[in-house]
Amino acid sequence: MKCLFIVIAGVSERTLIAVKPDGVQRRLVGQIVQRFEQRGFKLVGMKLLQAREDILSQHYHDLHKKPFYPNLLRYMSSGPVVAMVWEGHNVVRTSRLMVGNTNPAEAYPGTIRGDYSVHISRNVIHASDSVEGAQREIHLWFDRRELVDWDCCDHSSSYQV
Ligand SMILES: Nc1ncnc2c1ncn2[C@@H]1O[C@H](COP(=O)(O)OP(=O)(O)OP(=O)(O)O)[C@@H](O)[C@H]1O
Ligand SMILES: Cc1cn([C@H]2C[C@H](O)[C@@H](COP(=O)(O)OP(=O)(O)O)O2)c(=O)[nH]c1=O
Ligand SMILES: [Mg+2]
Repeated sequence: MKCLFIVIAGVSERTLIAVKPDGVQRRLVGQIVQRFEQRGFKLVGMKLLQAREDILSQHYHDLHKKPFYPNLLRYMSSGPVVAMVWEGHNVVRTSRLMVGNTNPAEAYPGTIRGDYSVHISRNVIHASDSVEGAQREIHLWFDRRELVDWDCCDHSSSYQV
């Protein structure tokens, strides 16, 4: 059988995913990582950290006038966060679909928020919402040297047609 493998150009889109303190405390890190691996994305950065207030205030700078902002920062600093950078074709848009609606009450079953959370103030996971936002957030959370470029020979970098 003749097989043609096409390497998709521009697979290097990256996004910032963070398991929030409630997700870490509820031991959901493994299941969340598994979903991204299973989907075919490539992990290029990962760390457990207690987020500093300056990172959180920059991360959520667009929400600083919202009434829930003080509670949001308290929540995000209530325990460690697992910050990750995932890479792959359309990873920003696809990971938002995998994560589900901001409000878990509106999130479909099968999404991470739809499966693991019930309230908007404890919604388990963060995912960048645009390619530009992802670049800004990756730069904010990770030092360049913490990101690892690696090659793989599996289906995520080439597709059989
Ligand atoms: N009405 C609200 N009450 C309490 N917390 C909220 C509310 N709206 C948003 N938040 C919190 O602020 C976070 C950021 O809100 P945003 O609008 O950016 O949602 P999101 O992009 O789905 O979430 P994230 O940026 O964390 O991925 C939400 O994930 C949630 O934790
Ligand atoms: C809009 C909204 C967000 N949040 C919290 C939960 C969100 O995950 C976080 C960031 O909001 P946002 O970036 O709008 O949503 P998402 O997390 O889906 O990107 O702020 C609230 O607590 N109450 C709210 O009304
Ligand atoms: Mg957001």
